[in-house]
Amino acid sequence: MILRVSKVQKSYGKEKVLKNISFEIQEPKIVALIGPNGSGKSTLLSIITNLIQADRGDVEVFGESNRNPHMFKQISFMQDNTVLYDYLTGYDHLQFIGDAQGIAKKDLLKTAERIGITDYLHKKVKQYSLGMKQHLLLALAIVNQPKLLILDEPLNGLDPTSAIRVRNLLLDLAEKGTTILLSSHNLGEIDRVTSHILFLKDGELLEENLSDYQQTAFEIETNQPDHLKEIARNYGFKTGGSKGERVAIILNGKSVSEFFEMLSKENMDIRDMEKKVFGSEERYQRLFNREPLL
Ligand SMILES: Nc1ncnc2c1ncn2[C@@H]1O[C@H](COP(=O)(O)OP(=O)(O)OP(=O)(O)O)[C@@H](O)[C@H]1O
Repeated sequence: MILRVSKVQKSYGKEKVLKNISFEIQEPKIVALIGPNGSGKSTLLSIITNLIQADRGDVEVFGESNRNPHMFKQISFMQDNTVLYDYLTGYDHLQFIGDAQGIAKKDLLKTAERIGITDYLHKKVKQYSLGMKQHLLLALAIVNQPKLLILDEPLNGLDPTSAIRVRNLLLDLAEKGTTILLSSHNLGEIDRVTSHILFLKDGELLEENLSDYQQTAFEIETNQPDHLKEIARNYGFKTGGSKGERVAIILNGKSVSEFFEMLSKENMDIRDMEKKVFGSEERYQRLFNREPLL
């Protein structure tokens, strides 16, 4: 057992932020925690890492209570950049962890190199951009080679090149056996690293494996949207919502060539067509904004 969260509750004043949160991670993988601003993601991650206390409930990491001080040898938490000291350098921060956990200087520098922060490692954090701070935080989180890595919005403020680099780093760590629990609003990136999703909604968790319902669809613009929907259903496709003259046809287990055969047989007037893979973004829209699949 890597992580077990049991019946966790947390309120701030009268606001019940977490109502009764339970979930488990049994084997190494990447798990994403998704929810709107203020839904309680940071609160939950801080409870798991014992930085704040739950009102009720328990957390176990590798079979032991998260209150056990030894836990911090196996688990790392990347929080937001308010934990950095402006007047220290990036290297000072790394050295602090190195001294506390007995990590050699060459390994600190290797981590800096891996994250790509060597060029500004000896500058004061005060001079760092948001993205540079994010990189430093990530370096601090992985430098002790944790078995469980918890990341609160690691992609925040990263340019596309850096986001790709971080994505590859996460996939590489996970492949080597690190379990990663991360929160993010970047659902496109989430889909690229995992299909294991925890949606946090109204203080409760909804655990899903997106691959169970991830679907390929074609969004089509036609002057006969209702007719196209009816035909598609007769051929065994599913149809999503429609907006004006655009209709979503979901493959529903059928092949792309079956889809094109239908279009040519039925001689439909198609003005535009776009292939889509419905993933966490569409699921999010449904759950939180109650919008149809288009
Ligand atoms: N120390 C605190 N005192 C009072 N209320 C708090 C405190 N910390 C968080 N909250 C409230 O708890 C709720 C959840 O906040 P939290 O930061 O966990 O959400 P989040 O999902 O991480 O948000 P975001 O996506 O914006 O980072 C919010 O309504 C917030 O105002």
